[in-house]
Amino acid sequence: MAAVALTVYQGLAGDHNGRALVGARALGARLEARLGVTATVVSEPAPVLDTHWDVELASALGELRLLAATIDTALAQGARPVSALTRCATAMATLPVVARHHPDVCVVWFDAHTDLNTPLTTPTGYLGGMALAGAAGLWNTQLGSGPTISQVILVGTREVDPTEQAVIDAHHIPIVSVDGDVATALVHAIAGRPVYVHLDCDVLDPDIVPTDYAADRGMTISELRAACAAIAQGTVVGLEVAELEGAWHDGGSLVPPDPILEAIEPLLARLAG
Ligand SMILES: NC(=[NH2+])NCCC[C@H](N)C(=O)O
Repeated sequence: MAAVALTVYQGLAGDHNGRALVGARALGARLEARLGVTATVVSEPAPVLDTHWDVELASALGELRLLAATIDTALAQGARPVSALTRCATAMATLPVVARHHPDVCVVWFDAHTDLNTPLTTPTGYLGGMALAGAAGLWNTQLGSGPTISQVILVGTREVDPTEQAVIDAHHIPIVSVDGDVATALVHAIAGRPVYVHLDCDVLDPDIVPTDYAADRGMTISELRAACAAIAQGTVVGLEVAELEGAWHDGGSLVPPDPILEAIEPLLARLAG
């Protein structure tokens, strides 16, 4: 059994377009080479729906359950999961499984957004915007819940809906701003707990890799790499990358995922070691 279990997700998860399916495949191929393992590919591409969260979730539920089962098997075998996912909504499947195997886990959520909306508060109907709230049990995704909100650290957050700000305030969720000393703030907030990393690529400046949402004033690759290196000083139980699109527009040429590989290398070295 390899130390690392690599998963590539190819099912739907509230996608607006098909480009994250391409991005996850490209990243998965590079991770296979880097880690020297063969990826388990979950599901296969289908035309995107690009519709309201409830229709998206009903349609993706079976595929998301397969993803959860794949991560569950990896963790049960003592492996550390590394996953090339598509959309943030996939975290509704992965996080509860990780929290079940690692009840004391701390989830470091790199994302320009907090994804703390619920069916009652979503301003857009976008499933991904409800992902972290669902995993944390603020609404019932039918995929189980975990970790609790007190186990979450937000990093690089800069587009927050008023409804999400209320959740942050009510639960005192720590936010590590990219303006300060990220490494020190992260290590302080993690406080010795084992870490599972969720990386939404829109935490980066929008011109680095293609993502569905573009939020200005993001992290650079070296800032993200430094944050990953700080996390890698402690115990790391797994890593997932989402919202990496494979092209700048439909029909565009493949954009290599090299900047992401460079940023997450400290975590890969730690997970594979
Ligand atoms: N992970 C993301 N890209 N999330 C975008 C969420 C945008 C907005 N807050 C919403 O609820 O729809």
